[in-house]
This record gives sequence, C-alpha cells and structure tokens, in this order.
Amino acid sequence: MTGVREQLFIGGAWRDASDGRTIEVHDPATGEVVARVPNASDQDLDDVLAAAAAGFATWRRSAPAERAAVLRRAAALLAERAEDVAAVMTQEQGKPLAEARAEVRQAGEYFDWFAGEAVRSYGRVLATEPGRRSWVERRPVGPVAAFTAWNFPASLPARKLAPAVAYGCSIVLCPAVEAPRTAMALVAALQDAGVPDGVVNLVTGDPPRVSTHLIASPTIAKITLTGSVPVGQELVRLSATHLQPLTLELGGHAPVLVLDDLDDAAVERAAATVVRAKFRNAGQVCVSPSRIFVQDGVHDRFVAAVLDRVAGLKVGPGTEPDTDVGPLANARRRAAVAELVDKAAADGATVRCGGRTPDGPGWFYPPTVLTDVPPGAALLSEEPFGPILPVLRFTDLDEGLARAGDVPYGLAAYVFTSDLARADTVIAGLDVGMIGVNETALAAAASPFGGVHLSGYGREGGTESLDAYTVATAVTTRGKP
Ligand SMILES: O=CCCC(=O)O
Repeated sequence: MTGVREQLFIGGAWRDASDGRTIEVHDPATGEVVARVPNASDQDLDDVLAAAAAGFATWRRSAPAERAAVLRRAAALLAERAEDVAAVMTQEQGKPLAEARAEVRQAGEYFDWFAGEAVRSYGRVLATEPGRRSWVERRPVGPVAAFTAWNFPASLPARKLAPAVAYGCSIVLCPAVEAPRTAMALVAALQDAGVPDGVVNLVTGDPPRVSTHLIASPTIAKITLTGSVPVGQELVRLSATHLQPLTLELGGHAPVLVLDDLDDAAVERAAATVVRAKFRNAGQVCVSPSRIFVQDGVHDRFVAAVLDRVAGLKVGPGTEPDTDVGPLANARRRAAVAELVDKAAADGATVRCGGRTPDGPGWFYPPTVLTDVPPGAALLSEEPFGPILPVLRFTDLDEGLARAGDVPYGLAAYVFTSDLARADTVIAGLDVGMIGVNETALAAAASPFGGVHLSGYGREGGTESLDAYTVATAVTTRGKP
C-alpha cells in the first residue's frame, strides 16, 4: 500500500524499536491482530528528543514559503494515497470506509490551510516615542510533544502536525497505539513532501512511559494532547518540572436542545441530523451529541423520528459499503458502554432500541436509544463515548439550559430551533468552546477546536493555533546607547 508504514520515524529514518519489542494492532471488526508496531525503548525516546532538537534548530530558521510548500505537497500526496490510508484507518479503528475517506480528506485540508497560514504569522508594531522602536514577533515555540487519541487517527494528528510545521516547530507525534498506522501514513506524506530530517518524528510505545520520558526532557517546549481527562491531568502534572505550556482537548458531554418552535418537518430534519451526528464513528467522538434535551411540545414526535431513523442504520464491519455504524474501537470501550446502558436501565431508564451486546467476533454494540433516564444516571455525567442516545424531556428554556450545563465539561453544544432569538439565548447561556445551531459539523481547519472546564484549554485549528505553536517575543530598540 502506498505510503503506509509500521515503524518509528526518527530523524528522517524509519526504523524498528532498538530492542525489537512491538505492540499489537487489532481489527475491531474481528478482534484479530492486523499489525505490530514498535514499542519504543528508552534509547529510541532519547534519539527522538535529539532528532527533534536538531530539527528545530534548522526549521525555526526556514523560510515560511518553504514550510508552506512542504505542507501543500503533503496535502497533494495524501489526496493521491487517500484510498490506501482510509483502508488502513478502517482496518485499525473500525469506522466505515466513507467516514475514513472523509477524514483523510479533512487531514489534507489541515495541511493545505496551514500552508496558507505559514506565510501569515504576523507580529505587531507598537506605538512608541521617537528614537525607540518596539514590536512583537511570533517565534516557533520549539519541539512539540503531541499525543493523539484513537478515535480520529488522521484528523487529530493533522491538527497538530500542520500548525507545528507551518510555524517552524519540530514535533514528536505519539499517536494512539490502537490506531497508529494512519498517523504513520500522514508522516510519510510529509517526509515524501520534503520535510527536513528531525522536523517531524513519530514514536509508538507504552503511552505512560512515552509521555513521562518525553516531558521529563527540557528539549520538549510544548505539549499538546487530544485525549481523556485523566491523561490530560497527568500531563499537567508531568509538565510541572519544565513548565511546558499545554494545549489540551479532552472529553466532552455535548448537550443538544431541541426547541418546541420547530414544525413537524423541522423536527424530522433535526432527528435525522442528531442521529447522523450521534452514530458517526459509533459515537466515539468528543463532540458527539450525548444528552438530547427535547422540549415537551415536540418530544414524542422527535423520539418517534429518532427511532425510525435508528431502525434504518446498518451495523457491520466498516469495510462493507452499506455499513452505517462500525464496531467500537476496542473491547474496553464496548464493556464501558454496555455498563453505562445496563446501569441506566437498572436505575429505571427505558431502552427503546439496542442495549444488548451481540454475540460473535468484533467489538460491535448496537445504536441504543434511551428515554425516561433518571437524573442521577451515570451516563448523564460520564462521557459515554459510544452509540448511546438518551432523550430527556424539558419544559422551559431556562430549565433546559440549566440541565444542559450541569456537567463539568464544556466542549460542544447544539440547539435546533427556527427562532433566532431563542438560538441567541442558548448561545449566550452555555459555557462551551463550540456551539452548533441547526448544525452538528464543528471541526474545520479554519475554526478553533477546543473547550473549557474539564474539556481542556487552548485551541487548535484556525488562526488561534498561532497562540499554541508560537511565543510572542517583545523587542524594544533605541537608536543610540
Ligand atoms: O473527537 C474529537 C475530534 C472530533 C472531530 O475532529 O470531529
């Protein structure tokens, strides 16, 4: 397959772990081992730190136009290789091929968009007295340690690789060991696009050991993570020694408010949109709608429309063209999802469809719709990260907003309404990083992605990435001593 690798990438060379150890990669649709990737040794991690330091020393002085050209070529190579990369992603992560293809396309968009940004990392000239000059310049922050989750094996690495390369940093990418070969294909595209040795590096290995080793080094000047809250908290602790700044995109528990001003056709459209967004990637999405608050007047119609749509979803291996919902990414995740549903049912929720772990190979779990979920149910406070759609009833908007905001997360939120004034009330009333009005597609290269509270801090995507990957250096000069 073109551009697909199964090795570490250190200082411009692909190689196995120095002690030969490997980690198994499984196909979630069968549970079978489909690849073995290196389990980086301490020696490999020391080597990658040295490579990233050397890469930064040259790349920080490169011309922005050169960085842009590398990213543009990488985007073009990724487009040529999209079919192979998507196939690898589906094999190691489980999502339907159509979703994998769209994600590879999106990864290319990050490369392309940040190629444009590479030449636009402007500073600022300050007004000052005669004889003095004062300005702020943006300097690349330094070698970045980037940790990504398994749910989006292409777009999450791309959201970090693209700004790092664009703004003149070097980067050590540590993709999730469950789905690492997609990230390797992105890195191979950058290599083939001519990125100099040491600028982009990739290591796979035992995650706590890798992060502890890298962050303990003063070479690492910046940490970025897309992952869970506990991992984010651990990286904050690890960063205390060298005080590396962090960008953290962590969990979410996105509310949806469906308001009673919708007519019947709009309720149908809202239900279709929520079902599509909810079961994308089998619900393993940090911005997945996960608590659906529906106002009394449209509640029953909405539930009926949701059940109707869900009945039409086909669950199966991501490789089958008519599959809508693939398996969960690993056995651990399926067990956690089943437990949340079983606990909610035991607490009195009504399971309207799904809710049973199927027999047979692979880590499948059916799309599950719940109503009458009691307020204390764990699935209303724990991030479900799976194909569970709880529909909750509310009466007035203030009550709906209060319940929607009653979680420690603040990543995404959605509202469906025909009334712009009510949309504005919801927009102003929710403390989150991203809001969709009659829309659930939030991630885009030009848009800052991130949250507040336990969902993390900092933004990637959009011009806000400049803050994450550069430091503002203030310079003041006087003509004469
Ligand atoms: O799961 C987090 C990322 C979601 C996305 O990029 O659409």
